[in-house]
Amino acid sequence: MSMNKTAAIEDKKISLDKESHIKSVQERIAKIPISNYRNFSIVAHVDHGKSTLSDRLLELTGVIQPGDANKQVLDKLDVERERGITVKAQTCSMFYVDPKTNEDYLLHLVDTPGHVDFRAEVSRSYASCGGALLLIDASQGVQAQTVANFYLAYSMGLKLIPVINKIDLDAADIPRAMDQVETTFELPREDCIPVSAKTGLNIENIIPSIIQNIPAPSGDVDKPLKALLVDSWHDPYVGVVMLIHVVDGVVRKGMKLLSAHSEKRYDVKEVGIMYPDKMPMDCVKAGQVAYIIPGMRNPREAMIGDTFYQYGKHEGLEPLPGFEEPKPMVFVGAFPADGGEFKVMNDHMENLVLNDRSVTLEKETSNALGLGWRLGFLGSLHASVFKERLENEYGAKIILTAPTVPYKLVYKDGKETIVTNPDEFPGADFRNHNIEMLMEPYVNAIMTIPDEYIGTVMSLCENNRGIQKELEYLTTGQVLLKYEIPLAQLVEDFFGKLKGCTKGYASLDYEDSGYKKSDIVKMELCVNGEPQDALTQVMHRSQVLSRGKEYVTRFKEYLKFQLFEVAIQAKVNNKVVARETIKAKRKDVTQKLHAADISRRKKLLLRQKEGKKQMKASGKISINQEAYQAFLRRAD
Ligand SMILES: Nc1nc2c(ncn2[C@@H]2O[C@H](COP(=O)(O)OP(=O)(O)OP(=O)(O)O)[C@@H](O)[C@H]2O)c(=O)[nH]1
Repeated sequence: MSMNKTAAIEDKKISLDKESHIKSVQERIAKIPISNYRNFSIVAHVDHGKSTLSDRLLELTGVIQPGDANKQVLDKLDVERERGITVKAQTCSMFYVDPKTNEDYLLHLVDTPGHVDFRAEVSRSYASCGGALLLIDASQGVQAQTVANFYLAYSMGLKLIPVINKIDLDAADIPRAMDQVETTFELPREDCIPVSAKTGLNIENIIPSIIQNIPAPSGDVDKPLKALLVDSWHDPYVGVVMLIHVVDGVVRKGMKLLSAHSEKRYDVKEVGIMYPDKMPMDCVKAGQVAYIIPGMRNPREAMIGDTFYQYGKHEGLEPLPGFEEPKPMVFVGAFPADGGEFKVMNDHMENLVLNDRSVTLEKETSNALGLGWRLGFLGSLHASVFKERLENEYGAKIILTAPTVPYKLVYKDGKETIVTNPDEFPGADFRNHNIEMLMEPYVNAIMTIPDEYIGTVMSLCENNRGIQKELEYLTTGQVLLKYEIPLAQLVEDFFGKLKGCTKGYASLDYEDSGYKKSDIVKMELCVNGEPQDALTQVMHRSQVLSRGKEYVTRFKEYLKFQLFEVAIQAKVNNKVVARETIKAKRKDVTQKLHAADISRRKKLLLRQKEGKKQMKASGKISINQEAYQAFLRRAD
């Protein structure tokens, strides 16, 4: 037999094996009643072992084989891997036969993004679950993110099972972690399951506890379809994939769906379970967490929290609760260093954003930097992950402005507007605007720190205009601090400073706490009287003098060589608050050359001319793009 024929027979065998495998999975699911479904997530602080534990559970239930190649199948995105954080939610189905009763169970692990920037997404994942494992690193104990995610899960009525991880470590302190579970979360210490996700120790005790303690979903297969959109992603082969929780009814291949939010219609091109990758099924039904390929062109139409009905059977149905429009809270301006590259970069930028529905993108024009974009992010972590991605991809080719937050202007007639670009904030013309009040967004920052740093952290918070809300001793040595802090302060690397002043021991999480009245002003950086719009910042009045001084001094550093005298001024409402001057200086590139060396002299002069061409005219003087770049890099 020829090699080709053998390969073809082999291929056919594999596809038949695959088909019969799918069929057996389908038959197995059909026999499991909804009362034997369990949907759960894992609530944890970053690095406490969520991905490792997920892998162990998938191994235990035979979804993946033990071995390094399969490690952390749930953390799929590269950036996530690099930064060791989970940004995108992924999920997986598992089967489990209870050894005591021989009953078969269908479990859905719904992975959630760990960070509160994605709170709306996290809350939709929780909404599809009856409970969660509350995972705590035995060597670190309860941390800020454990607390913040616990509150969210608890407020949504999830049944929580405390799991103490990393008990194999010498530094593990199981009794301390149990004390914290009891005092901070008011959960009985007897419920704690001590495990090592790394070695697999005691992992077998987790699923029996899930079955016993987490309630089954309460949907009804016979009711008209209602499905909650939990997550979505773009697959290069099949387009948009939506992860849904079927609350009531059934989803079949070929069905017509209707979005409650947009009223758009879609055809179910494929439906199935994540096991651990997509496995197509004839149908999925109430209680299941499954995927759908809806033939959706624009990934942005998949809005987390949206409800899908069966088209034609949707009359009189109410959408599921909890839908929230994604609300960008941190904005960054991006400009090509070479204006000529805008067109090429624009296509690329639009593609990047298309695949990340939580980023908003608008075109923007700056006097100083030309055509560019204004990007909106859900929070500061989200912004910094994306900024890093852009910097890795474009390097010196892109100039990113300092991150800013949305400010609210309340007018005397009661109208309100949100300003997301500092340059559009009212400045010297403030009085003409009929403004009643200015407001800025605040967050509740939750921090956990060793108690020896209380004083340092409290002064850090106060220097960042924070208002203390709570101070609680978690156990000996660990303190939970809550401060209300302006989001603008948080995006200025507050976390970095917090880590810095606690030798890396602090952890931080935060939640939105709305807009508050604030005495904020716009500060412009002017070069020979010309405002550099891309460097304009909005800030609290108390920061004007120190910031103004710092800005002009730093900008001067980057503008060292100038052919004219240059005045660098920081202005607030047309009043100069700080000033630096650069004396005129001619750089003679030929001075070191011998007079007779004519060709070399010409070459140098030509090079100088080209250098000048690269500079961008701003007012009467030339500012090299690198000056902006260097200034803005350090401003982060
Ligand atoms: N010694 C020990 N190390 C563990 C255990 N579980 C996880 N780790 C290690 O802890 C680190 C973080 O584990 P991950 O599973 O990536 O943590 P995670 O919570 O998923 O992190 P994010 O995805 O960033 O939220 C890794 O280096 C793991 O190998 C454990 O039981 N014992």
